[in-house]
Order: sequence, then C-alpha cells, then structure tokens
Amino acid sequence: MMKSPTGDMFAGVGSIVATLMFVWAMFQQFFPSQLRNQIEKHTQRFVNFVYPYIQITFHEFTGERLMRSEAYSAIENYLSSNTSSQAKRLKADIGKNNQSLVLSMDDHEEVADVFNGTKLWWASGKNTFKSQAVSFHQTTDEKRYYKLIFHKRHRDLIIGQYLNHVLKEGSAIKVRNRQRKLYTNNGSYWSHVVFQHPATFQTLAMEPEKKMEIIEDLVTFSKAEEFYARIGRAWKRGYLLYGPPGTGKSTMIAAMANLLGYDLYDLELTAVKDNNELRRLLIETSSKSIIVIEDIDCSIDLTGQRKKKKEQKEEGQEKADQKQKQGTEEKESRSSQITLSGLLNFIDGIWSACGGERLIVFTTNYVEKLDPALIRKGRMDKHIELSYCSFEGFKVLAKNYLNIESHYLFGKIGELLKETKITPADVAEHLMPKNASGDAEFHLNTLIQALELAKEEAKVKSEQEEKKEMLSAKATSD
Ligand SMILES: Nc1ncnc2c1ncn2[C@@H]1O[C@H](COP(=O)(O)OP(=O)(O)OP(=O)(O)O)[C@@H](O)[C@H]1O
Ligand SMILES: [Mg+2]
Repeated sequence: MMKSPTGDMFAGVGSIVATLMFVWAMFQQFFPSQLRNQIEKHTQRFVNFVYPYIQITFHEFTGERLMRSEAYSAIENYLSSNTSSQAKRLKADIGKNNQSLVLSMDDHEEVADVFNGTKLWWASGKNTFKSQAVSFHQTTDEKRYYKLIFHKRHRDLIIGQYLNHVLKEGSAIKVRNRQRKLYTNNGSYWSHVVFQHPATFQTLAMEPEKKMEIIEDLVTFSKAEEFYARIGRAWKRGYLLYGPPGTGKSTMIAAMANLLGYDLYDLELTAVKDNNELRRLLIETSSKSIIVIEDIDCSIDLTGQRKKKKEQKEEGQEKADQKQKQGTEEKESRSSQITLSGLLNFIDGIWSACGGERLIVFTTNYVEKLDPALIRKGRMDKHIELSYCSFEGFKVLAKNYLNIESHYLFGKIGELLKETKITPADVAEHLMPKNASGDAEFHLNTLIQALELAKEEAKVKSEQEEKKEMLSAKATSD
C-alpha cells in the first residue's frame, strides 16, 4: 500500500509537533529554574548596585525543636528600651511584678538606631502559616522576626561590634526585668519563691555619703567583669554588715538585690549538715546572685564548730519532742558540722570554679566576736556598719512614712537623736500610721516622747553603772 503524501506530510507534522511539545515540556521543566537563577543573579547584581543595603533576619524560633531564640529576645529587649519611643505602633505587655507595662514595637514597624555615628534600621515582621496539624480549631502559626538593615559599607562594624552590643545590652535588660527569686535552703536543697521586697537604697535610712559610697561600690563591681578577668581574680565581692538589731542590715541586703537585679540565696548554715553539703549548695547558686549568711556569729562559733542555734533558743519546747526524735536526730547532729575553715575555703575557693558575678553578704550583731580570719580584707572586702538612727537617717524615714521633708519639730528631734541611741526600726515604728488621720505632728510628738524616755533611761543606767564602779573601787581599796 502506498503512503499518501499528505499522510506522510501529516505524519511529519505530527512528529514535529510531538518533538516541539517534548522540547516545550523540557523547556518548561528545566528552564524556569535556570531562568529564575539567571534572573535572580542579574537582579541581585542590579539590586546590589542600586540598593547597597544588607539585611539580616533574626527569627523568633529557631532550631529543630523551635526553641525561642536568645538573640531574638535580646533584640526585643534592646529595641523596647532603646527605640520604642520612635515607633508609632507599640505592643504592650505586663512587666515584672505585674505592675509595670513593657512597651515594644508592633509587627511591621521600623525604627532607626545609631551606633558610633552609623545609622541602621530595625524592622519587625511576621510570617503567617496555616497550621498543618489536624485540629478542630483552625490555628495559624505566626513566625515573628526582626530584620536588621544597614549599608554594606558598615558591614564589619555592624556584624561585629554593634550586634555584640545589642545582644549584651539586651540580656542585661532581661536580667533587670526578670522576676527575681529568693532561695532558701531547706536542709540541703534550695527552694525558691518570687522575691518582691520593696526596699531600695532610696528608702534606707542612712547618711547620704555612706549610702552613695555603697551604691557606687556595688555598681562598680557589677560592671567590672573585664577588670576581674584582667587581674585574674574571681568575680566576687564580700560584704560584712554589722550593727545592733533593727538597724537595717536585712533591709540593705534587699535593697542591694533590687539595685543590681540579683537573685538572693539566704543560706541558713544551721540547716546544713556538713562541709560537703555546703559545697553543693554553693555550687548550685547561679551567677548574678547575692549569697546571704545572716547572724554569722550564731551559726559558727570561733572554734569553727557549728552551734545548735535552735536548740539553744527553744530548749523548753524541744525537750518535749526530744524523746521521739532522739534516735535519728542525735546521730545527725553529731555528724553535722560545718567548720569555720570549711566555710572560709569555700569563700576563697569555690568562686573561682564557677563563673559569673556573686556577692556574699554576712551579717552580725557582734562584729567583735568574729574571728579576724573570717573578716580580713579579701574575704570580706567591705565592712559596713549600720548604726543607730542619725538625723539624716530620720529625715529619710520621715519622708518615707509621713511624706514630709521639713517640720518645725525636726530641730528638736535632731538634738535628741544626738544624745540617744535609737534604732531606725524603732523610729520607723513611731512614724507608722496607726489611724486614718495620718497627722505628722502627732507622730513626731510620739517620737519625741520616746526619745526623751530613752534619754532618761540611758541617764539612769549610766548613773547606776557609775555607782557600781565607785562601790567596787571602794571595795578594792578597803
Ligand atoms: N536603716 C533603715 N532604713 C529604713 N528602714 C529601716 C532601717 N533599719 C531598720 N528599718 C526598719 O526596721 C525593720 C527591721 O530592720 P532589719 O530587719 O533590716 O534590721 P536588721 O539590722 O536586719 O536586724 P537584725 O540584726 O535583728 O537582723 C525593717 O523592716 C525596716 O522597715
Ligand atoms: Mg536582719
């Protein structure tokens, strides 16, 4: 059978069409990506030419387990404290202690920042995805990010110094804003509660110069990481607060924690079994913390042996329960001894082993009872005496409690304070409002009465002592 030319022709056309279609398919399959690459390459070049900026994106969640990125939260803190005044749309959130509002820039906002004279921009944004998970509620995932935009000329400065600065500053702000904790050792373990003591240096009754000196010392310490590294010393500082009961030692520790934003570890030595346990407790403390050992003279005695504070105090009560507990407790208390040398070794040694800044604060009512080895400089770097209320101290309390800065009775009170020993705690007690009227004059007058009474008592006491001395002198001469 002969083939028709048309048939032939058609067959030819058919194959051409098939070939073309094949080529087209190939073209479609391979070219777009090649083409895209090409286009991208050229546009990138073009964009680089007319748009010489670099962008870096910091995503909120990173990694496989989608951890919240440290960098993102540091940037968030940095921006909310440094540039939120520029942003027109802000997000608000409740800050620490549920009291203050924290403002940060809202999505799709842009703010500028200047670093060493170089301007750069931060933009916030979010990508929204429909969730893949099967759920009755349709959920959408939002992925937030910050984008840093800067001129490529400043690449080194921004990627090096500036980002470092942002991350450091951001983490410092986070520390300042976080909820702080008060740890107490329950035997050999720390347990914690939220630390919310309102004491500040501002409300602490003390001579202004002395107060400033302490604040400066603390702030210098908290910023001295490089200094301590350079001189090869562990980043720690010891304070010894001493003075009669009710002069503000514990209050000052709370003020220190509030000033620096540190956690507090209230170490009860009498509850610690032995040196090993003490070591473990100290190792478990975190950096940026204050370790407090109150009434050091009651916890450790000069020979280095632990006193049984509780048993001394509540002897009567204890006797009743004693029979029950005897078996186990006696064994325990015999083996539970923290020695002075053990404690000193930790103060000297342990800190070097764990990084981060730590303050250790000892308090005592009887500084003269302490072993000089415990309080020599280097161990306790700074000795702070808290003493009876001075006129300056009284003025702070009057401002705190009565909200007054001057009053015609102040002169008289100033005179009386010079002649009497009264603790800030006692002064505070007299200024405490006891009824709704809150009358300043009434409170100042009760304080004056109390001061006069104390003065009288002191006089009687000194007279009695004088008499006694005279009598004993007479007895010896006879
Ligand atoms: N310097 C001070 N400034 C302001 N308030 C003070 C001061 N000293 C004492 N107070 C008030 O008196 C109360 C008791 O003070 P605080 O517990 O700080 O004394 P302390 O020195 O630690 O006494 P102790 O030696 O008994 O532990 C506090 O609640 C505080 O309100
Ligand atoms: Mg105290």
